[in-house]
Amino acid sequence: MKIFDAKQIYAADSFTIQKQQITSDELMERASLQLFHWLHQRMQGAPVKIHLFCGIGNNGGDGLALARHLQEHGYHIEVNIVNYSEKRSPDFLTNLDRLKARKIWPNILNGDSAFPSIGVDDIIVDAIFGIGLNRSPAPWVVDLMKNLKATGAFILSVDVPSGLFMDRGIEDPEFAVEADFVLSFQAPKLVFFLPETARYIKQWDVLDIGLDPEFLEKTETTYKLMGKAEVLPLYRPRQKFSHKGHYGHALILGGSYGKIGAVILSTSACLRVGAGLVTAYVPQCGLLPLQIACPEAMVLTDKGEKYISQIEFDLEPSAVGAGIGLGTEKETVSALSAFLDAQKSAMVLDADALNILSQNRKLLDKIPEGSILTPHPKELERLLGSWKDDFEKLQKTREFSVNHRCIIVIKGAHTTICAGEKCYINNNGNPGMATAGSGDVLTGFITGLLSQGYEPLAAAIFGVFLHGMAGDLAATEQGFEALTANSIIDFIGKAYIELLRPPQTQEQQTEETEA
Ligand SMILES: NC(=O)C1=CN([C@@H]2O[C@H](COP(=O)(O)OP(=O)(O)OC[C@H]3O[C@@H](n4cnc5c(N)ncnc54)[C@H](O)[C@@H]3O)[C@@H](O)[C@H]2O)[C@@H](O)CC1
Ligand SMILES: Nc1ncnc2c1ncn2[C@@H]1O[C@H](COP(=O)(O)OP(=O)(O)O)[C@@H](O)[C@H]1O
Ligand SMILES: [K+]
Repeated sequence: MKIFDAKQIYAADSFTIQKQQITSDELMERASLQLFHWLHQRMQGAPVKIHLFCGIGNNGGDGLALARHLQEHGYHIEVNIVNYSEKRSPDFLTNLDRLKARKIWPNILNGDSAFPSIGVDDIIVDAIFGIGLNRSPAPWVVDLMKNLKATGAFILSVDVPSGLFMDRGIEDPEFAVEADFVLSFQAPKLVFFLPETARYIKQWDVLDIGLDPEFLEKTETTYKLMGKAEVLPLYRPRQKFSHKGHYGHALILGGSYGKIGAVILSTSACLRVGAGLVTAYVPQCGLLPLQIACPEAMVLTDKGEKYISQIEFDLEPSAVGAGIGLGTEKETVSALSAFLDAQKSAMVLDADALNILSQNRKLLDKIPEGSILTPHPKELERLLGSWKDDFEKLQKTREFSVNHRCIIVIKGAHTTICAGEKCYINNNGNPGMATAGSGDVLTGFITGLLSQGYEPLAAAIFGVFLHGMAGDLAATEQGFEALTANSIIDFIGKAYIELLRPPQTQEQQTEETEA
């Protein structure tokens, strides 16, 4: 699913109005009817008080139009206009007149107005600001937002929580509404997926307001939300007459004294995701643990006992994943540097391999083209330097990706894969995966997919998706706390099956629920 920026949304609005020969008021009417149906479906006429807070722009216009539909269907409403500017939009005024024609007189709230009384079981509709927010709200509007939160009532935000900018962080955490639910028109917004802004969007849904599909199709976006539908075409089916050679020989390179487990996790993950052959390259101390833990894998050992000091082997791996548990000893740094000189094809660089690159910046020029770097935010900061907000983080990551012709996987909730100017946001996974070694597992998955012939970008996107899906399936059985990195490996098979399961037809779904 594409994620549009404000400019693109305004362009889509006006293209649609022109192409469908409708007025912006009719487009707003469509939007407000979608809002109404969503609410009506869930409320079924319940006599719950609904307090609508409307700004003076089109977001506010949506709110006024929604108020009209609610009133027409017998809902108990109270309309408040948050009068933060004299510049009223035409569609706002049109909808205000319609309310007045129905004898509905909104409260006009200014800086010195008393805050209306709202019960904790009431519902608040936040239609104060939408995507047109272009500066921080006035202090009295900030106070009003704080009062909304203090009521404890359910807050439904129209299009975007008021106070959130579409393209930058906010000045102060109190300057935006924390919405229980956000109804976004036509597509989700980038702020729904960023660590800094997630607290303002507990849940979200998209309402189709019929923006022109052709326009949306041809509009290139920087960000794309990757769900099952987007990822499924990446899958490479297995042929009957195939042998393990078809699935490559992967090399997992890492480990140091006391951190051999990371290599065991990556190696097991690499086998489970479908690599044909896997060799682990570890210091001497890793030989026995690996041979015992992963009998399917072969092991090559470095001449160093406790950490890698010279990487030499004569096999031609089809994919390499390096860095897990590697440590950053001086000899390991020079060994990795010499290895990168010889390594020409795209590989996975994770954990200490990234830390070594960060500490020895000249090695950055040795990253093989198309390589996949998989930092968590801390490792990313060592690589890029600090950022002021998530938007700058993504900007710097894209720049690094372009400059070093590599793919960056920013791990975390909604792991984001940056490849040049494009970013792919993963939409599964859960906090149970915040557990030791789950990144090692991801390295194994991506390396194993590379080994099977997936292109680097496909391997990164598909690996992250399978990792999150396996994590989700594991969490349904184990909950969050008990989930370990091994759980993710154990559920990768079910993740493939779940991904490849044909979508259930309607009757199958009803049969299942009746059974
Ligand atoms: N164009 C259309 O027909 C449609 C627009 N839609 C709605 O329109 C919204 C965008 O509406 P607008 O562009 O009018 O903008 P908003 O309604 O988001 O903001 C209202 C106006 O307030 C001003 N403003 C921004 N920040 C301010 C601040 N801190 N203090 C005081 N004034 C400030 C701006 O000039 C802005 O135009 C979307 O979020 C969506 O809800 C939807 O109804 C879809 C249809
Ligand atoms: N809250 C979360 N929601 C979803 N996935 C998460 C969350 N926290 C962590 N993860 C995933 O778990 C993995 C953590 O990786 P990492 O920090 O490298 O762990 P380790 O270094 O212990 O292997 C990443 O794939 C990340 O996307
Ligand atoms: K809003």
